Amino acid sequence: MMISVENIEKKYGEVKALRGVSLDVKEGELFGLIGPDGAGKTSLIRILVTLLKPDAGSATVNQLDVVDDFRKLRKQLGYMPGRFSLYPDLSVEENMNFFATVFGTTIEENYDLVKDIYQQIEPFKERLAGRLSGGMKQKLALSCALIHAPKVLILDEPTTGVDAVSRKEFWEMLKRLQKMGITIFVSTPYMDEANLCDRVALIQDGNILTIDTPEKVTQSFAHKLWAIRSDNMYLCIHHLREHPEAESVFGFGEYLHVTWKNQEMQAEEMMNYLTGLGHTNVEVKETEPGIEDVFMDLMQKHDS
Ligand SMILES: Nc1ncnc2c1ncn2[C@@H]1O[C@H](COP(=O)(O)OP(=O)(O)OP(=O)(O)O)[C@@H](O)[C@H]1O
Repeated sequence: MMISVENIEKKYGEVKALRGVSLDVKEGELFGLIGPDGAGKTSLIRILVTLLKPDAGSATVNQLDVVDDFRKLRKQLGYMPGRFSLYPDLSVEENMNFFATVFGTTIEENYDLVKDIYQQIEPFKERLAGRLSGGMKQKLALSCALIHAPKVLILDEPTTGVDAVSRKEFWEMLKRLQKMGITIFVSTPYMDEANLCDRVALIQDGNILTIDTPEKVTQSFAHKLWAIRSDNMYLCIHHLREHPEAESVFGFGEYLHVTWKNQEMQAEEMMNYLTGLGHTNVEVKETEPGIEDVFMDLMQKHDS
C-alpha cells in the first residue's frame, strides 16, 4: 500500500473532525476523498502530509509513519494545500526555484515531470504569482508540488473555486501524472469528479461512508430512482415530501430526485398525485443514480 490509514481520530476541542477513519491507497492509484465542507478532508490530509498529529490511530505513506518518520516522509511527498502556498510577491520562476531549493533540487533536474504543466505557464515566468489567474496559479502550485519528483502527490481541494474548463484540464494533468507512476490522493467537494478517480472514499462528519470504485458506489444504490419536475418546484418538493409513500425527495439541478417506500409505485400515480394538487407541466421519469444520490442515501442511513 502506498497510503495506509488506520482508525485515525482528530478532535479540535469538542469538535470531532475525524471519528476513526481507515483507508488504503494502492501504489499508482488515483484516489478521491469526496465530501462536503467540514467533512474532515483537510484534517485527514494535513495528518497525511505530517502537518497535524492525530489524537489516535496511525497512518503510513510509502511505509513511513506520518508521526515518527515525518522528516523522511516530507521529502517523498508532494502536497498542494487548498489555499495555494505560493509566494505572491515572487515571480513564477522564483516560486519554482524556491520550492526546488527547499528540497535540494533544481528545476532542470526534474524538468521532465513538470514540463507538461510548467510549459503552459512558462511564457509568464516573469510575472508575480499574485497576479496570475486562478487557473495559472493552480498550475504553478502543482508544478511547485512536483518539483522534487515525489512518489505520492496529495492535493487538498485543488479545483475548488476554479472554472469548469480549468477543472477539466487539471484532471487531465492528474491523469498524465498518474501514468508517469505517481500515486495521487485528492480531496474534492465536487461529486462529478468522483468518476475521474480509480476509487473514492465518501466522507461525512468525520466518518467514511463507503470506499469503492465510482461504478460500484453508484451500483450500490438499491432503490428505483425517479426524476420529477413541475412548474412550481418549491411546492413540488413540499407536496412530494407530504406523500405517505415518499422516502426521499431532493433537488438535483432542474429535477427532483425521488425514491418511494413502495418500489412498485408507477409514474402515472405520481403524475396524478401532482396534477391533482394543481401542478402544471408535470414530468416524471425513471433515472440512473449518481454519486450524489448514493451520498444522500448513505448520509440518511448514518444519521438515523
Ligand atoms: N483548527 C481548528 N479548530 C477548530 N475546529 C476546526 C479546526 N480545523 C477544522 N475544524 C473543524 O473540524 C471539522 C472538519 O474540518 P476540515 O477542515 O477537516 O473539513 P473539510 O472537509 O476539509 O472542510 P473544508 O472544505 O471546509 O476545509 C469542521 O467542523 C471544522 O470546522
